[in-house]
Amino acid sequence: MTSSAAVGGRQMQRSGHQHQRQYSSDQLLVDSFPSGAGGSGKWPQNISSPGFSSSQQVEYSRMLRSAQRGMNGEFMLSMDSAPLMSLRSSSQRKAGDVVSPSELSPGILDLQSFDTELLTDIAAPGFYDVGGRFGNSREHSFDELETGIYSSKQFGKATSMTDSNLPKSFALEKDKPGSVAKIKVVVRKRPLNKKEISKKEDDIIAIEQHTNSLTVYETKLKVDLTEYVEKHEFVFDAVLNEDVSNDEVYRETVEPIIPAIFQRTKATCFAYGQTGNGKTYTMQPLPLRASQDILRLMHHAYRNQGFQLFFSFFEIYGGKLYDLLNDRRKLCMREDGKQQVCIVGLLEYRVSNVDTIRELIEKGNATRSTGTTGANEESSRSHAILQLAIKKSVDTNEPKHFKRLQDGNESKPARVIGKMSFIDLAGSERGADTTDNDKQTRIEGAEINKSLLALKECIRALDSDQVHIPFRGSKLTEVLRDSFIGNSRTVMISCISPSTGSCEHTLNTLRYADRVKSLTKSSNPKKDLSSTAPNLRESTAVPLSSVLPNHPSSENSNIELINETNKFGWPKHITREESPPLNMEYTGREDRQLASSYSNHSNHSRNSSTPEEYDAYEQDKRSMRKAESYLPAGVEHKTPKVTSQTRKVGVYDMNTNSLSSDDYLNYLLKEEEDLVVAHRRQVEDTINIVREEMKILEEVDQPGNQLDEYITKLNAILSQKADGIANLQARLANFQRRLTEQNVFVSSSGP
Ligand SMILES: Nc1ncnc2c1ncn2[C@@H]1O[C@H](COP(=O)(O)OP(=O)(O)OP(=O)(O)O)[C@@H](O)[C@H]1O
Repeated sequence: MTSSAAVGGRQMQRSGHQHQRQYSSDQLLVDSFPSGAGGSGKWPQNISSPGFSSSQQVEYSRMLRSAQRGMNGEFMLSMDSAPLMSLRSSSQRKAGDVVSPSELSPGILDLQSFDTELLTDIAAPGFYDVGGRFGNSREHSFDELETGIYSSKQFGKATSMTDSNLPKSFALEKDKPGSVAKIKVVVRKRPLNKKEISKKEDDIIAIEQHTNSLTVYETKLKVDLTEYVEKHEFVFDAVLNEDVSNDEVYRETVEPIIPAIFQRTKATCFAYGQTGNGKTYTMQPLPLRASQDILRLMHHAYRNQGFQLFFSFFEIYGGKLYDLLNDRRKLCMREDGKQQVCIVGLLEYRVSNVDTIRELIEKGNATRSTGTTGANEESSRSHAILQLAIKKSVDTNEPKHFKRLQDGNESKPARVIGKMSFIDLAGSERGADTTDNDKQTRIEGAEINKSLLALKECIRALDSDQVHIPFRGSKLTEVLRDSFIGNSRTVMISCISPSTGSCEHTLNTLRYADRVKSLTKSSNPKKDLSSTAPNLRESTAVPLSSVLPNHPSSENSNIELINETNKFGWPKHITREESPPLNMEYTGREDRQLASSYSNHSNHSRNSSTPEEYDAYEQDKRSMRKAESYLPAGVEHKTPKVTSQTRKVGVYDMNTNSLSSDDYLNYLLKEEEDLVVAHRRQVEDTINIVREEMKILEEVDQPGNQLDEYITKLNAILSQKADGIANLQARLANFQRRLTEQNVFVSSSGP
C-alpha cells in the first residue's frame, strides 16, 4: 500500500474518522471470580506482634481500609500493602527480629524475590516454542483448547473456540522463533484534519509500506526566495499510512508481544508525537485489545495455571503521580534495597472480563488531566500509564513464610509474572511550547521534555544491552524501571501529521524515532544509512539559508480533525480539579550540597536512626545517581568527603529543595539534545553550502561569467560557513562549561 503525497499539486486522502468500536467482549470467555474473594477479613490479624513497628501497623490499617471491592465484584488491591509484605517476604524473619531500615522504610513489595521463586511454576521457557508457549502440556495443547467448547459453568459464558478467535500472530509465532524484536519503532501518519484542509495544506508525507520507508517533502526557500523541495527519507520497522485501522495497528505492534508477558517479559508500548497527531487515538484501543488476548490465553492455553490479570491506571503530571482510578489520589514512588520500584497507594484491580476493563479505561480516561493551551485545546499534558500485570497466585507449594503470613490459604499475594505498560505520552512539543503560557505550563513542559529525553536514552541503552540504564532521568523512566531491566520489549509508535504546517514537528518526531532506533544492534542497516547521512540523501536543491527555526509553528494550533466527535465515544477533555504543588526553582547551591551529602550517606545511610533520615538518604542518593547518569563518558562524578555539618545541611536541603537537581538535570538533557540538533543542522548546512560552492565554481568557469556576482556569493557563503561554525562552537563550549562546572564543582567541594 502506498500513500501518495501531494507536493505542488494537491492530492489529499481523506480516510476520515475511521474508528469504530472494535472490541466487544461477546466472543470472550468470561471468568467470574466469586464476589467474596479477597476482602479485608482475609488479611493477617497479628499485626500487633512485636515484629511490626507502630508505623507498619498504621500502614497495615491503611492497607485494610484500601482493600475494596470494585465494579462487578472485582477485587482491588492497594499497593499500600507493600510494607507489610515486604517485611515478611524478605526473609524467614520471626516476630521480634531486628529489621534494618533498608528493609522497612521504602515500603516495597519484594516482587523480585517472589519472581525468583516463581521460576519453577512456569511450564517451560521460550515462549516461541509452541509447547512452552502454551504451557508445554499435552493436556492443554493449543489445538485441543482452541477447538473445544467450554461450559458456562466453567467460564461464565459458553463460547466456541475456533482459530478465528485467536490472534493471528500467536499462531504465526511458532513458525518464527525469536521474531519479536526487543525494540520496535513504528510510524503512523494520520489523515489531514478539517483545519488543515480548510487552510489548503498539502500532504507532504509519502509512505511505502512494503519497504517500511517514508519520505517527507519539505518546502524550502532559496536566498532568491524561490521555492524548492527537500526530501527526507526514513526507514523504520513499520510505517502505517492514514488508511490503516486501529486494529491493524494493534496487530503490528502489541499483538506479537502478548504471549511473551506470560513468560516474565515486561513490555512497554508508547505513542510519541506532536499534540493532535493521534497518540491518544492510537493508544486508547490497544489495552482493551491486549486484555482480550491476554484473557483468551489465560482461559485457554494457560487454563488452570493460576494466572490473574491486574489492571492499574495512573498519570504523571508535573513530575507527580496520580491514580486515575482513585479520584486522582496522589501516589508515591518508592524503591527498595533491590531497586524494585513500587507505587505506594496505587489501586490494582483484578479483572477477568473485558467489559470491566473497558469501564476502568473509560473511568481513567475521564479522570485524566487535560488542559487548554495554545496548541490544542483538548491536549493531554500528562503521561498516562495503563498497566496490565499478569500475576500468579501462590500454589500449595508456596514458601512457608507465606503460609504464616496469610493466615491460611486465602488472599495470598499474587506474584508478578509479566507486565504490559501502555503509555500515552504528553505532546512532544510541550517542552518548547511554553512561551505564551504560565509558569505551571512551562514547568509541565520541562518535565515532559525531560521524560522524553530520558525515555529515549533508556530505550537505546536497553537495546544495546548497556549495563547502566539511565532510568533515573525522569519520573516516567523511574516508574518504568522494571520495564527497562531483564527481559523486556518496547514498541514505540510515532504519530505524525501529514500537513505542510507541521513539517518541522514531523521531522523532529521522526528524528526522535530514528535516534531511538539508531545505534542499536537490531537496527535496519538501511535505516542506519539514512541516519548517518542526516536524511539528505536526495536533497534536490541548494539553499544558502537552510537553518530551520527551532520553535513550534503557530499554524498548528487548535487542531481539529474532520470527524470531531470524541474518538471512542469516551470522555477525554476533563478540566483538572487540582494543581499539584510544584517546586522547580533551580539554584546551584542545592546541587553542591547534594553532592556533598551523598558520599557521606554512602557511609552512614544504613545507620540512619529515623525513618525520616533514611528517606532523606534514599532521596538524596536517587537524585545523585540521576545527576551521575547524565555525565558524559570521561566525566567522572567524584564524591568528596564532607564534614558531619555539611552532611546535615545537605540532607536538610535535599528534603526541602529536592526538585532542584531535577531541574538542573533537565537543563543538561535539554542542552544535550539541542546540541545534537544544532550539529545535525550544521552538517546539513555544510552539505548544502558545499553544493553551492561547487555551483558557483562551475559558474565562474563559464565564459562571460560575472565576477562581481561570484565575489558576492562567495562572501555570503564564507560568512554563512563561519557563522554556522561559530554558533555551534559557542553552543558546544556552553555545554562543556556546564559539564565541567559540575565536575569542578563536585571536586572542589572535597577536602
Ligand atoms: N489515524 C487517525 N485517523 C483518524 N483520526 C485521527 C487519527 N489520528 C488522530 N485522529 C484524530 O485527531 C484528533 C487528535 O488526536 P489525539 O487526541 O489522539 O491526538 P494526541 O496526539 O493524543 O494529542 P495530545 O498530545 O494533545 O493528547 C482526534 O480527534 C482524533 O480522532
